[in-house]
Amino acid sequence: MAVFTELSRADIDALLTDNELDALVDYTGVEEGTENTTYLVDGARARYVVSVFERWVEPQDIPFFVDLLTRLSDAGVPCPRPVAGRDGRAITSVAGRPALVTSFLPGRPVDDPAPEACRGCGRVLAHIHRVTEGMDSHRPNMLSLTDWYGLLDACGTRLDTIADGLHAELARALDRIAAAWPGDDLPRGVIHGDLFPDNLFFAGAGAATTAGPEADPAAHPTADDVSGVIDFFFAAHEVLAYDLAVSLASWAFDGRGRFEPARARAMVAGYGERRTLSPAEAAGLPVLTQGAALRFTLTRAYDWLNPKPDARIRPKDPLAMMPRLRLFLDQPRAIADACG
Ligand SMILES: Nc1ncnc2c1ncn2[C@@H]1O[C@H](COP(=O)(O)OP(=O)(O)OP(=O)(O)O)[C@@H](O)[C@H]1O
Ligand SMILES: N[C@@H](CCO)C(=O)O
Repeated sequence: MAVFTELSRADIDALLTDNELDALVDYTGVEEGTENTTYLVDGARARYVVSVFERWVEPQDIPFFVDLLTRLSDAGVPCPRPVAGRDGRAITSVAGRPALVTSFLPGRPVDDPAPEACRGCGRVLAHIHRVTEGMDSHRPNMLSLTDWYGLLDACGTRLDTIADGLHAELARALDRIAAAWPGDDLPRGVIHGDLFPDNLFFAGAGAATTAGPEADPAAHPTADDVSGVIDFFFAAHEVLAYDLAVSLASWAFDGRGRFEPARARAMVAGYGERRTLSPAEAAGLPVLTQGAALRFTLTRAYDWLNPKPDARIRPKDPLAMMPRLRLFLDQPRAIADACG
């Protein structure tokens, strides 16, 4: 369970009543997630999501998230809307901890996203990039290429306890990626930074896990069925095309981890429906996807080697992205062809 900070019934009750929001009916700690503590809270009038920030997010970042989510919601991006307290401002602490209270979004993620779902993901990313153009609030990316060196050093040769030779392989990959990084030449803006399949909801999705895909066409939602995009807590200023690379690295593979060019093509096409990818951005995607696969391998390995005591959490497999990293490094044409 992703519960690092336990909130009591009295804490949640105080949150709702002190802010004259609602009457508490029930609340529960959420299983999914690895970074923050998440509680779902049922009030008599509405359902709320309480995110208590644990790491990677500093309290001074919270106004950025409030501005971002408000701006996106106002522009029709189906993202969590910050909930205001009694003073009319977004609620940014719960039980004395830095936190955010937001609206609950309907829908479910898809486990094995077909090209249509990938198209929906690309579209949402481009929508976010367009809507945040010119946004005043700024947040530097704490997990940019230069920070990957720090993560590699912090993990050190303990990486070899995860897999033989992992440290040397990641160090080689990082040097190669850094030498080819196209970052300085590409448009920058606000990225989501973590748009994996578990962070995009589709209306009607999820039926596949209970009834089988044949039984319910809603198990294969279309791009129009996107009902929610969550988990903006890695959002920051970065190269925009890197955001697409993160989603390509996490969506364009089948259930057995095989690269699916049709998914990659659909995602890039969906992106193009809302924002034109420049030739330089398209040309940069092969290296950006290498970087994305490396970034998530490093953060997962760091979390694996530095578990938080007492947390109810399922850590993510640090090796799951390695075959993807190797594929992106060995066959850069795989991504280039998807953009062509
Ligand atoms: N606004 C929302 N509406 C509905 N469910 C939500 C919402 N926000 C979070 N959740 C639920 O809580 C879970 C954890 O939330 P979130 O992804 O923000 O946590 P996290 O620890 O930052 O996760 P990650 O490991 O993906 O970074 C989600 O997978 C989802 O099931
Ligand atoms: N989406 C991330 C977890 C949050 O950063 C991962 O799968 O490693």
